[in-house]
Amino acid sequence: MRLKFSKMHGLGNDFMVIDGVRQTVSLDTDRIRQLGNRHFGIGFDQLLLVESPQEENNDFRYRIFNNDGSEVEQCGNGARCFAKFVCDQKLTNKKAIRVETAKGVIVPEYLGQNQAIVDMGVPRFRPVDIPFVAEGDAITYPLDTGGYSCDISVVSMGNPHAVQVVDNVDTAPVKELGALIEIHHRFPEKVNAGFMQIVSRQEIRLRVFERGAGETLACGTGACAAVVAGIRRGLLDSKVLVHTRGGDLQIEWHGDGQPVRMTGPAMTVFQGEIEV
Ligand SMILES: N[C@H](CCC[C@H](N)C(=O)O)C(=O)O
Repeated sequence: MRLKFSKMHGLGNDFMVIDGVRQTVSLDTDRIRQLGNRHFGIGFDQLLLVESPQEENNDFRYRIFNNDGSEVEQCGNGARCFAKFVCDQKLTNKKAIRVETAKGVIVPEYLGQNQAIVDMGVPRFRPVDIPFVAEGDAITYPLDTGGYSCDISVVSMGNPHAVQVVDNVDTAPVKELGALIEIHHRFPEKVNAGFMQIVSRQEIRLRVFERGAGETLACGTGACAAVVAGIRRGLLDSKVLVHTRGGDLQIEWHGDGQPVRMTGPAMTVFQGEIEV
């Protein structure tokens, strides 16, 4: 069968976005991996599948798959692209859209001109929220792996993040150390590994080695987790400009119990059809 899709990105974190409302979609893990392959398929960091909601007071459900085929809980750049997609595809006439994810409902708002804003939920730090073998909800934990010793902050944005502070993101061993942290035994469901350079109390540089995708040009939930970790460490104020390799995100967090607000771009590159 032929499947229509949009190729989109948020700061270079790229997605295949599929309308599963007006199309019948059935993709297994192997097919998702094939579609995600940048040589034999379309190529993407994540696949976003838009579906009808399970609860009638919501507008949509959307499922998120890394390019290794793993289904995950949350995607920040994806949430902004989702909002633009359903507006552009005339799947809704709303601007603030209630969408079910694997870890609860979020309400991204498409602002027009390829910009969107979304409260990415309340960050959580306890082992019950993050499959991380640890006691309590400490600000940092020592982690030794592959000859490296680092102090990580563990933050759940629905999906798990291990964030550390580095002197310079350009010289940090992101690919080597990120790959080791991603599969570290203390994260039985793996983890996204963030590397944050503090520029000032209102500005950071960030690189993220993503679970199930490798290093991406930007990671929305990773930016949220890094700012939360920096604020908890007393290094950042509540509004932070996050420089990723793909561009900038505005992140805002006002403390425990409050959601993390993210503002940034969402772009459509092309629309296509593919035989699946
Ligand atoms: N790799 C992530 C999912 C995608 C998150 C990222 N692309 C974002 O923008 O938040 C995970 O396995 O939890």
